[in-house]
Amino acid sequence: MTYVTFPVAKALDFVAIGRLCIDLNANEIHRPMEETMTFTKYVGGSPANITIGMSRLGMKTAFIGKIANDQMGRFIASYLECNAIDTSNVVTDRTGAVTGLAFTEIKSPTDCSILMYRDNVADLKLTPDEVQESLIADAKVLLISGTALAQSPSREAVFQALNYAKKHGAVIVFDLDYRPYTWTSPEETAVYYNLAAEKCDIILGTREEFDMMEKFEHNPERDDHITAAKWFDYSAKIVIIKHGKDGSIAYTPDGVGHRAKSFPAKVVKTFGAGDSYAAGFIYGVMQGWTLEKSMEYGSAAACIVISSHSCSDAMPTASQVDEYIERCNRGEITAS
Ligand SMILES: Nc1ncnc2c1ncn2[C@@H]1O[C@H](COP(=O)(O)OP(=O)(O)OP(=O)(O)O)[C@@H](O)[C@H]1O
Ligand SMILES: O=C(O)C[C@@H](O)[C@H](O)C(=O)CO
Repeated sequence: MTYVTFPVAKALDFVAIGRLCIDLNANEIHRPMEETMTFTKYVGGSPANITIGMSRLGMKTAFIGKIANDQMGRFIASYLECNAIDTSNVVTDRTGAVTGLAFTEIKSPTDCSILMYRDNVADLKLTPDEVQESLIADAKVLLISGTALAQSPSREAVFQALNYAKKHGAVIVFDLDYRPYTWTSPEETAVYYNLAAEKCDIILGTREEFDMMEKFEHNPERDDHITAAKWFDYSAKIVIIKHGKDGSIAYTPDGVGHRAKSFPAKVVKTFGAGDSYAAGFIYGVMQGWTLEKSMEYGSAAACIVISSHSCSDAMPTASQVDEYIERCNRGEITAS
């Protein structure tokens, strides 16, 4: 059964809009940040990570965003280009804004956190007139990510991108990607998340992220069916609710909850799971696979990333995902 039909004859498979940042991942793991002395620098930001994932899987990709006019901004642009991502709509800020930094703390495979430095960041300065309509017109999929809705003018830039995607028939994916810093109140967050979600074909988020969106709803049992059903009255065809290592469920307008098996992983850190899962899942549905197979692919891609030190740099190729699934099926990989 096909739930989403992707446009054909478009030059680009996938375009994402939103944040481009730097991850500084602790080298000395299994200790608190206070005792961490060195970090390794990677490109970060959830939509950037997903785009890198899509590109590694062989898709033609582009990014719409804003980088600081500094060494970090140039590092990001060059990393995207090395990963075959079209950066023609990656704009350089001219106001003195800085690159967002995410310092990661890896205390244990289950206890990880991120310390964000995001004052005056370039990615939130993207303006609606900087979003190129032609790029979105050329794309099969537009992915938006919630953090870009946190402030103006980036918020308006995302809504403008949504208008272009609707006009040109791109499938719109919303990764909720809720990060509390940068938002001023839970009410503001819920209002803008809901306004954006109404326009989207595929919505992906964790149970906690959907809880945040339901600030004005009545769902005391936090029932996934109730959460998903609301969106089928708007544009949604697939709503995925993720439950960490317990896996994920994809709901469809016919009332079915599709589940896929998850895989074992030797977990180094938890973050990055959602981004690699999104890349693997979107890649799968774009191949015309069933939701179950696409989710399985996303789960395996997630396992590869959480077993690695980075998020972006660890995004797997298709042959790495295939090999991971085969090794799991042969019982060669067990959970940590
Ligand atoms: N410990 C784990 N072992 C195996 N698979 C996992 C584990 N954690 C996550 N996954 C896989 O990754 C998917 C997405 O994970 P999760 O629900 O943690 O997303 P997320 O909270 O968006 O991730 P992130 O921490 O990157 O924000 C899960 O549905 C599951 O398939
Ligand atoms: O999304 C961020 O700003 C930080 C990420 O790059 C980080 O690697 C992560 O949390 C992935 O989900």
